Amino acid sequence: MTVLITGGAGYIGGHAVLAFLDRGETPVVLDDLSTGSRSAIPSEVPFIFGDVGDTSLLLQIIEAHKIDAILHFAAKIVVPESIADPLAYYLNNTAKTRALLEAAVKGKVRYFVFSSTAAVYGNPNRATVNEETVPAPLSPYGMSKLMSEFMIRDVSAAYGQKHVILRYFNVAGADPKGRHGQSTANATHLIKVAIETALGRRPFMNIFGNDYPTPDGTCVRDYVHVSDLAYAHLLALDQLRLDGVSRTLNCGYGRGYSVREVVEAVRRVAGTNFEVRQAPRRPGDPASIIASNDQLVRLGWKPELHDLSVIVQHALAWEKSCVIRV
Ligand SMILES: O=c1ccn([C@@H]2O[C@H](COP(=O)(O)OP(=O)(O)O[C@H]3O[C@H](CO)[C@@H](O)[C@H](O)[C@H]3O)[C@@H](O)[C@H]2O)c(=O)[nH]1
Repeated sequence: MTVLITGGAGYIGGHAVLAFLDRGETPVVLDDLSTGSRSAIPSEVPFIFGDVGDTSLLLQIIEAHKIDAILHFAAKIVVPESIADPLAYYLNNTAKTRALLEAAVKGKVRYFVFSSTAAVYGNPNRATVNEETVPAPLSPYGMSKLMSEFMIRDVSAAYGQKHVILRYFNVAGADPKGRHGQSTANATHLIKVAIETALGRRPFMNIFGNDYPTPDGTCVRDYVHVSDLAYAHLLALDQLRLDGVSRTLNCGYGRGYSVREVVEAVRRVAGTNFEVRQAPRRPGDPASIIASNDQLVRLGWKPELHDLSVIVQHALAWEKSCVIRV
């Protein structure tokens, strides 16, 4: 049984690679290195440079490595970018997932684990969302992932493949042992941007919107540590292999922090008071989105890194180490 990880040179996929290695399994990685880095992949891991939309390449990989499960991380993930360039998102996240599914079906891959997102829920009018909450994406990014979810369910129903769809909330942090973290190029995510500002790599940062219907007027998100998330994939795949039941699972901690609270946490952990400017709302941002994670917890998920200070500490340590690497 070998696992193929698409996007394994990237941020979340790279942490999944480490999670497998840490329990003595060696996955195979496929990545086009468009955002990921070759150096992120440990040398013992077989690496194939290529495109997830290349069905014939995928078939060769499936056969050569006897792949029984695909974990599909490779995707574009920036909400505002998806609004500016939706076709890139429907190609990369939707059309290429279809091509990958075709290869998986032809290659008789039994299990498919998909990186979906809380962005499928849009702007839910409730404190927390569970997996039955009706999806209503606000952005092409969320829609591109939701369309893939529909394809995956249809493929399972028609061809007998089994799947897990993991809907990630806001992923942040870095490997506690310092082996991997978020890449430095063109960061847009809040914790990453705040840390770069704290380290003086940006002169200031913006808070997008202060008139949302939230306690302090800034957006609320459920920040989940990337290593806890990586572990959720192993758990979900183990369960899938055990009982063959396809599932859709929220992956968040069930508690939210506002943008201001995150900025304060970064100031506290970094010990510096960087400049923050108020900016207009960013298109596509829901006011508040927090997971109900009962289903994942029932499967046995025991997150250990849920403290926001720990998430920031690990992200900060990674960011500092990146300068040493350059
Ligand atoms: O410099 C910044 C960056 C972000 N924000 C705000 O911080 C919040 C979080 O933004 P960000 O970190 O960019 O994440 P989201 O746009 O919420 O989306 C993330 O969270 C989704 C799940 O909800 C994931 O699936 C996506 O991949 C990921 O981009 C939002 O209110 C942003 O407006 C700022 O105020 N200033």
